[in-house]
Parts: sequence; structure tokens; C-alpha cells
Amino acid sequence: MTRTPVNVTVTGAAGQIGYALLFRIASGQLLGADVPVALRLLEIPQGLKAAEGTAMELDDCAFPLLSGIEITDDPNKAFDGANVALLVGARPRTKGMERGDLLEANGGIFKPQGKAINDHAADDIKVLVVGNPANTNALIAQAAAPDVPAERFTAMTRLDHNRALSQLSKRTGTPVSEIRRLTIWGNHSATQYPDIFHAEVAGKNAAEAVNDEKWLAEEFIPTVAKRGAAIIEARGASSAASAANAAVDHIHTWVNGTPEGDWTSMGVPSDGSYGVPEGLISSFPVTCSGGTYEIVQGLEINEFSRARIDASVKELEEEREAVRGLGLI
Ligand SMILES: NC(=O)c1ccc[n+]([C@@H]2O[C@H](COP(=O)([O-])OP(=O)(O)OC[C@H]3O[C@@H](n4cnc5c(N)ncnc54)[C@H](O)[C@@H]3O)[C@@H](O)[C@H]2O)c1
Ligand SMILES: O=C(O)C[C@H](O)C(=O)O
Repeated sequence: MTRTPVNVTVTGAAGQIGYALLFRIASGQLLGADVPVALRLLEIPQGLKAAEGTAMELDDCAFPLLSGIEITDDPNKAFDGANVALLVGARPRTKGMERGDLLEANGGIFKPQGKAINDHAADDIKVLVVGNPANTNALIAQAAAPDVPAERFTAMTRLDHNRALSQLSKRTGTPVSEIRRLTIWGNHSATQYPDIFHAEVAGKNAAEAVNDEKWLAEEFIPTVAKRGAAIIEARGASSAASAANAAVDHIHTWVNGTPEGDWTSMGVPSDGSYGVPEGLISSFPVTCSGGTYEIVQGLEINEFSRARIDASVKELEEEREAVRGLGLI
């Protein structure tokens, strides 16, 4: 191992997503098969023992790329020199709860973590917020980190993107590898809008290939948007392995780039594109290259899409107002 290890901080390391995520990071799937990583695990005091157990298991894997593991309940230590931060630790939604209910419970976690990132992280820090409500938690963390460029704070909608890919693949009988340019717009919530109007299946426009607006409106969109609740209903716990997989995909794509001619979906601070108010952390189609991302420009938005994007953005504005009212931003 000759390269300097990349410091990767994971919060909520003892939780179920943490358990599915850490082994994949340590094996090289997050950053690349030639990139050594040093893990920093942040937990609350009650979670430290379980995090130590996970660290023992990580040791027992003898991952060649894993250069060290530190476990702490102090955000200032956890984010010291962090290059990548995965903010997973939060209170998961349980049966019957909507994400809005979580704002107050989780808001308090992300403000101090944003400040610790501001004060201690490396200059190239990249932040992914997974803990729900992810978009607004990212906004809270970002507001507490005025010295870090705002665009380094992102929220995860890659799980929604992957869910949409899978549903479209099933409907069209096309392998996911032949589907491109799908987009999740808006909030990681039931109002999100999975958009296939610009997507391609095996080189053909996806909406034309499907040619069934009823399926789109009544099956595809609700299935993708409510998949998190369906998983909770079925498993009795929120998605974990698929969420960890999406977090790996999100950071891997951000660092290593999107394939030529394709894009992905990320929750990123709006620059006003597509009428999304500036500063809201909303999901957009983005291309990544050289460790940075850009919102895809110039897409034509039809009436069907406009109404759905606007509804999700309205929800994000309401969440922003709510956390403003709570003094979290
Ligand atoms: N964006 C997405 O697509 C997506 C998908 C799935 C789950 N989630 C969200 O991810 C979060 C984690 O889910 P989970 O299933 O791993 O939950 P979990 O309850 O199994 O684990 C959460 C862990 O976070 C820890 N924690 C709580 N507060 C903390 C703090 N201040 N600092 C550090 N650690 C803290 C807890 O001790 C616990 O170990 C939830 O908010 C869930 O809703 C998001
Ligand atoms: O929906 C949830 O609360 C869990 C998670 O965000 C998911 O999408 O699976």
C-alpha cells in the first residue's frame, strides 16, 4: 500500500445500514480497488460497544485496503481530516411515520455534525447524507458548515434511482445495463418524481417504449416512491443492504464519474435550475467527472413532469421552513 489512505467517516456505524456498508467500503468498493481507506466510526455512547464488535469483524476480514479503524462518540474526532463523510446515523422511520415527523428528532443530530465537519474535515471533504429526512438533514448540516463549499453536501436519492431502474427493467424486459438517463427529481420521500421521459431503454426513448401513461402514473411512480414504506411493511425495518449499496454507488460515481452518455440522480444544492429555488437540496440529473458533479442542463420538462417536480419541491420548501422555525438553519 503506497497511497495515503482516504479517511472515510461513517456515522451510525453500529446500525443496520452501517453493518451492510462498512465491509464494502473496506473491501475497496467505495473508492476503488487500489485506494486504501482509514475508517472513522461515529456512534452515540450506547452504540459504541456494537461498533466495536463490527470493527472486530472488519479486522477478521483482513482487508488489504483497510489501514485502520477508529471508533468514537465525539464528532470532532470522527470528522478530523475526513475526506468522505457518510452521515447515516439517525432515527429510522417506523411503521406509519412520515419523514416530516422525523425532522425535529433528527435535526438536532445534523447541526453539530455539520459544525464538526466545518471545523475539522479535510479541504476536499465530500458529504453524503443518508439519514432521513435526507435532503433536509443535508441542508441543516450544510448550513452549519459555512466554510465548506455548499456543493459538497449531498443527499441520497440513488436508492430511488436504482429502484426505478429495476422497475423499468422488469416492465420493458431490458437489462438495467441497457437503461440510461433516468432521473429522480425532488425529495427522497413519497413525493419524489422518477422521470423516464428522457430515459433510454436499449437506445429507445423509455416513455415511448412503454407507451402507457396509466402504468406510469398509477404503478411505476407510486411503486418507486413508496418502496421505502413497502420494505418497512415487509421487513419490519427500513431498507439496509439496498441503502448501503446505493451509498456506495453515490460516492463511487461522484469520485470516479458517470459513464459517457449517461447520468445519475443526486440530491444537491439547487443553483435555480429547472425552477427549483436556489439552495434547496433537491434531486437532479447530474453528471460526474474528476470528483465534481454538474446538474444536466437543457432538458425539456413536459406538463406531466412539471406538476410532479413542483409538488416535491414544494414539500422541500415546507421542510426548509419547518427547520428554519426550529432554528436548525
Ligand atoms: N436516503 C435513503 O435512501 C435511505 C434509505 C434507507 C434508510 N435511510 C435512513 O438511514 C438512517 C439509518 O438507518 P438504519 O436502518 O441504519 O438505522 P439504525 O437504527 O439501524 O441505525 C442508526 C444508528 O445511528 C446511531 N446514531 C443515532 N444518533 C447518532 C448520532 N448523533 N451520531 C452517530 N450515530 C448515531 C444509532 O445508535 C444507530 O446505531 C435512517 O434515518 C433511515 O431512515 C435512508
Ligand atoms: O422510507 C424510509 O423511511 C426508508 C428509506 O428512506 C427508504 O427509502 O427505504
